[in-house]
Amino acid sequence: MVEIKDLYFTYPNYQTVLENITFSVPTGQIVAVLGANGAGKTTLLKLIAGLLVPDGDVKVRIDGKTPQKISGKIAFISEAGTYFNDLTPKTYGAFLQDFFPTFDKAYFDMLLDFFQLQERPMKKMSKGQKAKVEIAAGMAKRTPYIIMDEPFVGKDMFTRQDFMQALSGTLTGEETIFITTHEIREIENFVDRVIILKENHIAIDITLDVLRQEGKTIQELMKEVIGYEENSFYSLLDKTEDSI
Ligand SMILES: Nc1ncnc2c1ncn2[C@@H]1O[C@H](COP(=O)(O)OP(=O)(O)OP(=O)(O)O)[C@@H](O)[C@H]1O
Repeated sequence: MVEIKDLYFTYPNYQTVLENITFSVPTGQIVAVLGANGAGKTTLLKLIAGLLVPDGDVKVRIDGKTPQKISGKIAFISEAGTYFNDLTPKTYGAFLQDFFPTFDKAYFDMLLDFFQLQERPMKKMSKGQKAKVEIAAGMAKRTPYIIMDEPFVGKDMFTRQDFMQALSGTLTGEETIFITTHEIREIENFVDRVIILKENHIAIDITLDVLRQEGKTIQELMKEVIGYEENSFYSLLDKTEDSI
């Protein structure tokens, strides 16, 4: 279980990014953290992963401990890509296997095949290909907590949709997952709960069951809460798809 209470965060010499954030997430729940650019999504995910430390006392508890204390149980998957540019995907996998006791090499190899990644140094790969290696590496750590920051960046639509299917099919159901993305369509059938950040606060925290009872989609909720769709990439995308 993840528990966050009265969380505040300010970057040094910068205005407050998060204020009064309180929520808890039971084991096995998949949570989308959404919001406009700069709303604080990545910051919140980094705080949960223990990569940033909140202002004041301990405000994030995972299974009763600080994220730093249980860092081996958390996989943080981001668009940033790999730091091991000289390695090929398979040598990177061998390295991770030595490093992480829970690393599932067969699952890693399966994901590399799925993403059709060639065996070449990662410095020679595109941004999207490197991000795919990082997704495979992060997932194959088989950690109970998975934190995905914009996992779809640099991936084409076909890969995004297939990846969500592969992901759904290979999770055990015990993983607690946080995902932030602007690709709302991809997560509509994947997440259990949506938390929308706006003006440093949680604007809404709602389960998909309740949202569906209200007869709404996540896209409609985003439009309602932060007026997302008007300027959205998706309205452009829809027009582009229609014209293909
Ligand atoms: N290292 C940093 N130092 C100072 N300010 C930062 C730093 N990282 C982020 N910020 C600021 O904190 C705010 C929240 O950033 P964050 O990256 O968490 O937003 P986000 O919701 O993930 O945005 P996006 O959708 O654009 O990725 C922004 O105003 C950003 O400029």
